Amino acid sequence: MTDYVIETWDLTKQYNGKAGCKNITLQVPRGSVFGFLGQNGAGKSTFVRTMLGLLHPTGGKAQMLGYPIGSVEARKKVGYLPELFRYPDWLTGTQLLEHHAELVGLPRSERKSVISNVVARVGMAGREKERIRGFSKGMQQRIGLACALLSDPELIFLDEPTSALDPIGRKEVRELIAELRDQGKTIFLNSHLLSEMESVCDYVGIIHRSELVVHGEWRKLREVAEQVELTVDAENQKLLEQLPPYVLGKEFMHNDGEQQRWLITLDQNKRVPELLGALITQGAAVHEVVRKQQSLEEVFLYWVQKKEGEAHVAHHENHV
Ligand SMILES: Nc1ncnc2c1ncn2[C@@H]1O[C@H](COP(=O)(O)OP(=O)(O)OP(=O)(O)O)[C@@H](O)[C@H]1O
Repeated sequence: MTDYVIETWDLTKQYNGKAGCKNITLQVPRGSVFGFLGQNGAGKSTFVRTMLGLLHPTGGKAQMLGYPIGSVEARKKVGYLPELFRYPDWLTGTQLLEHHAELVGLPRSERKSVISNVVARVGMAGREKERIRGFSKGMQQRIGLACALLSDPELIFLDEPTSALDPIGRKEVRELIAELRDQGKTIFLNSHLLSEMESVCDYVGIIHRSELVVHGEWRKLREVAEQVELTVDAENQKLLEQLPPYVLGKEFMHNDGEQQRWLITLDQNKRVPELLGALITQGAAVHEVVRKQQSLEEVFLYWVQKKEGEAHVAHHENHV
């Protein structure tokens, strides 16, 4: 049986009956990185804040680490990096971490070593004694991440953890996330930076206009379209005009005079040998076939557009 660290059933938090997040039912397995993706205002932060007990749900229920949300037990082993954080800027990094260490009840005798450990992990060693006032946004994000890790949490919510970081900082945070996962921690990651998340997520949930559109294993979700890039002799173009019915689409990509590259969409992956057989039998010279991997952005757009299409149909049906 899968051990779920987060389980929600129709979890809803709306503001005066509007926006927020609505009927979210999902599961997050232990030891995974779950990417919660959605456009600005889709409802990601509302969901996380509701899970953490900072907002009271208006419907449904949920549990974290086996405890109902809102309970002290549920929050004890959870770390959180909020999206819009503002720390008292007259404090130094170390002083901020000491305050947080006190809040999470870290024994005094352990504080020094735990603080220097988290400071090193977020790449702030040597800068922690400076005042937050002088920190760049990226440094503030790093010190926030250090605060979230202080209690050695089992589950860590990161709300847009890389939004203020430069490309190197982003890579470091991705590596830190992977390292935490390898230690058995579960990471729930809110983001709209899709290309960022692609390499680090095991599971993905897509939220659009407050509702969960799809969620599941990223590896499986990316199989939304079976596409191959096919390179043939330019003089074979005629053969591509009449393709078998399992070819759902073809899109011209490139022509170098002698060869042409096409993007072919199939109804299923197993069709590739069949298609090649058919083309070669007709005398086509096939130079290259490359299976196309869908990017997270493509998968995201696919599901969001599908949802928009359904909403449009539902809206239309309501008006006829
Ligand atoms: N306190 C509030 N009162 C009223 N509406 C709110 C409140 N907080 C959020 N909303 C609305 O709920 C919706 C979801 O907001 P939320 O901040 O959860 O989205 P998000 O996906 O985290 O967005 P972003 O990526 O921009 O942070 C938005 O339409 C927002 O305007």
